[in-house]
Amino acid sequence: MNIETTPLAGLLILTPRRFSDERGYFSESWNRRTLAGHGIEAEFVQDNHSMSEAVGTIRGLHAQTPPHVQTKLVRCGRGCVFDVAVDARTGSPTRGQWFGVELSAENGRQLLIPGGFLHGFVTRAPHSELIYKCSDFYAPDCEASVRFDDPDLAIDWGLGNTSPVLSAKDETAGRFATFDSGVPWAGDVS
Ligand SMILES: Cc1cn([C@H]2C[C@H](O)[C@@H](COP(=O)(O)OP(=O)(O)O[C@H]3O[C@@H](C)C(=O)[C@@H](O)[C@H]3O)O2)c(=O)[nH]c1=O
Repeated sequence: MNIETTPLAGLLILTPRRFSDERGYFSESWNRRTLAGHGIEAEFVQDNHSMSEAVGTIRGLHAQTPPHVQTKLVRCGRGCVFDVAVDARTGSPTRGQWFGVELSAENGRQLLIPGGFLHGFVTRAPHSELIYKCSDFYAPDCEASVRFDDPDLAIDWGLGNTSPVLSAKDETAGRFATFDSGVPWAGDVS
């Protein structure tokens, strides 16, 4: 397991080891003991799986607020996405900053997104599938979304002038400036 830090404390890129042979490869995509050995103690309770047909589909930016904040461990099982996390922790020195990384079936990378971050992604291949573990259950009353194109965040989704495919909910999402994640900054944990 290779673990890389990012400029946003607590946001980590994990790359599990792959054992390749003539058949293909084998990989432990999640192992609680291995992660605990690296100080990652999230207790996951739900796995999600989405498929987006078109290239240029954006899902996000989403988070759940207290008492159902979610840590997410995100990977791409098919195709390729550019995955983005925005620090929305109250009092964080990097609040409002975003970080993005390409996750693909080929590169096997995973993004560990702590509670208090917004999450979203854009697909870079057709029929891309995102698979992710969550540390709390789906709680519609605690769902929050922020515009993917909020000028205060200025996320470069790599779309150029192409309009993304969005859900109706994401079309009408609010601004980052008025979003309260309800998660306080807990100090430099990386
Ligand atoms: C997120 C979620 C949705 N649903 C249902 C509600 C709805 O009818 C349908 C589609 O939901 P959405 O449009 O919210 O799906 P989607 O836009 O893919 O939402 C996801 O986006 C990414 C970026 C995340 O980080 C996730 O936490 C989640 O918010 O699935 C569940 O049953 N359980 C869940 O955990």
